[in-house]
Amino acid sequence: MTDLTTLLEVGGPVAALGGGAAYARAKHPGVYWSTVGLPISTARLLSSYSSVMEACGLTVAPSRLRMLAVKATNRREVRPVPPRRGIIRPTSTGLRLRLRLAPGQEPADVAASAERLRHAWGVHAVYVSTVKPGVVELRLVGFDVLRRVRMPRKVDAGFLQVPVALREDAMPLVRDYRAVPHQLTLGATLSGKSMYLRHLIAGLAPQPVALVGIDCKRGVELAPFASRLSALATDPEQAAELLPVLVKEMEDRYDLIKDRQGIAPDTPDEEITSDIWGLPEHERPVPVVLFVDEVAELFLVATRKDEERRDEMVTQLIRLAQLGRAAGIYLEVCGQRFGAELGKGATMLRAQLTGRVCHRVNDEASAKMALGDIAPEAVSAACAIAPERPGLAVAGDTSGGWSRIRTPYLSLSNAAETCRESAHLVPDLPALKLFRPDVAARPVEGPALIGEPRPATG
Ligand SMILES: Nc1ncnc2c1ncn2[C@@H]1O[C@H](COP(=O)(O)OP(=O)(O)OP(=O)(O)O)[C@@H](O)[C@H]1O
Repeated sequence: MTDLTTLLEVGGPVAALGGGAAYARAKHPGVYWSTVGLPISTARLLSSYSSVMEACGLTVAPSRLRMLAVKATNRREVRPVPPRRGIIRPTSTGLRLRLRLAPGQEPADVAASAERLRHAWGVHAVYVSTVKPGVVELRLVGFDVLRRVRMPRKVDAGFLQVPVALREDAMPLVRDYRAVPHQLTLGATLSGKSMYLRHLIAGLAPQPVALVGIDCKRGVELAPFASRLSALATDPEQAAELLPVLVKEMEDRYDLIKDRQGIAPDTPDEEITSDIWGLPEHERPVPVVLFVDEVAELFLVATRKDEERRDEMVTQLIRLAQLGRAAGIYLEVCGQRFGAELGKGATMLRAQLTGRVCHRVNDEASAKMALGDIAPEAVSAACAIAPERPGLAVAGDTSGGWSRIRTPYLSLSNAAETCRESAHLVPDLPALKLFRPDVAARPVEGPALIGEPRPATG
């Protein structure tokens, strides 16, 4: 979502209608419904377009030529000119239309009037985004799409992309590992973090990717997906053994890239600009996604010996976050809080996790840990999430864009079933064999190479 997108709060009877046009129509038979079954009338929009634009200050003075032409033909009063309107397209949640801005207008002018447009047309929300210079798209959303989440039937998502949630402008949020390699997901207990992870795992399971889990809650969150996991650590001791293996795997991949480029083996890793995607397909190692649930458990120490182990693990995680992307290793870190109070390295690791998702949190400080370096408004939006709506979150990235999102409901058994069905896709990664959870499924034979990227739809 661009930073021009205007986020508007729910209000009025339309908001109370809730998810699904059919449901709303049944509950409120007296409300006027357009042909798309939503409380947005195309006819109303068409008939009021010019006057609404004028009332919202989105018109410009007519050109001299236009004035002369109008006066010469019908001698009527010459009206100010609104932005040129494109075709009105109905969607499952409302309408969308493009506007060609009049000379002298900028997208921010339309975004600033979004609240006025929403009231003028009586819709739940109006979102404005820039399509290209001089053209903006208005999305009119008829009801609160986050109340009962239904993902669009068709989502463009390819390899290493998972449509994980719905944004409040009714667009899907696609977790794209190649665009945002590492992500931090924060939230209080029962806020919906596990549901978010569940979607990611179920979305990645049918793709040629190695999935690795560190779940220091004794594996209760990730063990149900064991059949699709290449490795699983269920306590800090196991995590301390798994992390160096992943770091070694990353270093081996760097060596592979260096060999391919003819760079001397002693060249520092940081000086290599290429990545595994530059390798020919038959040599390319399989991408690895590492899920860390309840990251704080890795930081907590009771004894001095634990402290040394903790420091090592944190350093390894930081190295994976710093250098992993080029080696096709991605981090998905989850926790309730992730602040400097966790100890040495916490802030540094957090800074490397570019993607941010913040579910309901217990205090503003926790929201700031996730979204403070993105936008102050995003922090306020996260603090306003009600406990009655698990799965609701604020997603942002460090470009300053953010949006309210919600995952659709996905039962644990369905997600586990998806993993079982794709158990044969567990790649053969010899380094991780020791950590493979004990399940009946057998990995596929052959080298750990990825095939053709396949689309994943949600
Ligand atoms: N998007 C959603 N829609 C409907 N229900 C949801 C959604 N997300 C989560 N829930 C429900 O909310 C409850 C808590 O969700 P979840 O277990 O994902 O939270 P959590 O943050 O992982 O909690 P904990 O840290 O205690 O494990 C569950 O009963 C789950 O079914």
